[in-house]
Amino acid sequence: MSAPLIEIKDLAFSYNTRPILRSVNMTMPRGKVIAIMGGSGSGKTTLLRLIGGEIKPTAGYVKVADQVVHKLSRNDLFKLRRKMGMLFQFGALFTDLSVFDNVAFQIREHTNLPESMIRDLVLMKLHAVGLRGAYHLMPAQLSGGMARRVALARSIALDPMLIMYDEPFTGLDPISLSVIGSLIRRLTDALGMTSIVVTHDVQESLKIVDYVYFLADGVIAAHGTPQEVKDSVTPFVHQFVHGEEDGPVPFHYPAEAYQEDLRLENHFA
Ligand SMILES: Nc1ncnc2c1ncn2[C@@H]1O[C@H](COP(=O)(O)OP(=O)(O)OP(=O)(O)O)[C@@H](O)[C@H]1O
Repeated sequence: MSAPLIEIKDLAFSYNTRPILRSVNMTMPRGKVIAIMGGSGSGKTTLLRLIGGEIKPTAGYVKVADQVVHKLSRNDLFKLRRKMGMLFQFGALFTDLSVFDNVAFQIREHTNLPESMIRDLVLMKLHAVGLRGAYHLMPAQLSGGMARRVALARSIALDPMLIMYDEPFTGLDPISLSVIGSLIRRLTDALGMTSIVVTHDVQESLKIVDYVYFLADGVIAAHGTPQEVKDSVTPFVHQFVHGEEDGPVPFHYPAEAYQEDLRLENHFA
């Protein structure tokens, strides 16, 4: 079996003194689509930022392609990042550039390819997301779903080995949502990439992913294949898959006992 693309070992991270991740362990093989789920504020985006080397762990490490990310020099980190697509504000295109130039931007920035070759590459990437015919449009002329597809074409422009998507399905109508879902799956397979999808959309992601990790209380609380997740009787996983409001992931933000707050009413005055 080939070495995993990503290995995360005893990873911990705090914002100032507030621990967000306590001890996270994960393995992500090449060529797979992996979902990371968890309650709001559980540290999913923080985990993506640690994988991308934007922030450094307080303990443990993330290895990408056998390199410990936080130990890389600036130059090597920059080189590694060129092989990672990060779709954090999914759909955030340059508003004053056409669809074509948005996709070409990365290639022009990072290579010295002649314009004729850039043109072929851009059209190929746009074709892959079904938008070759929209190359001349401006971002303001696109629907939300189309804008995300252009962002996707831009992120695969340099043939990355890894793409990280933060909430790719948010705010989309059901059809655009399944278009984006199946594009993530198809591009991962066709280009031999690995995709990490942070999402709250359990039903859509279970259709397209190979493996799911659930993050809670700073650790991986559960993990499994979509089938294992669907069949799980673990209360935490059950709450997620069935969209129950309350359960191990509480509806209420931690608070003093209600009586205490009532007694302290002067504090709120
Ligand atoms: N730059 C920062 N400085 C301090 N605290 C932060 C910072 N960024 C995030 N946090 C806090 O860290 C915690 C984890 O945030 P993160 O964005 O990783 O969660 P998440 O699981 O992606 O949440 P959501 O699903 O709501 O997007 C949150 O409580 C957040 O308030």
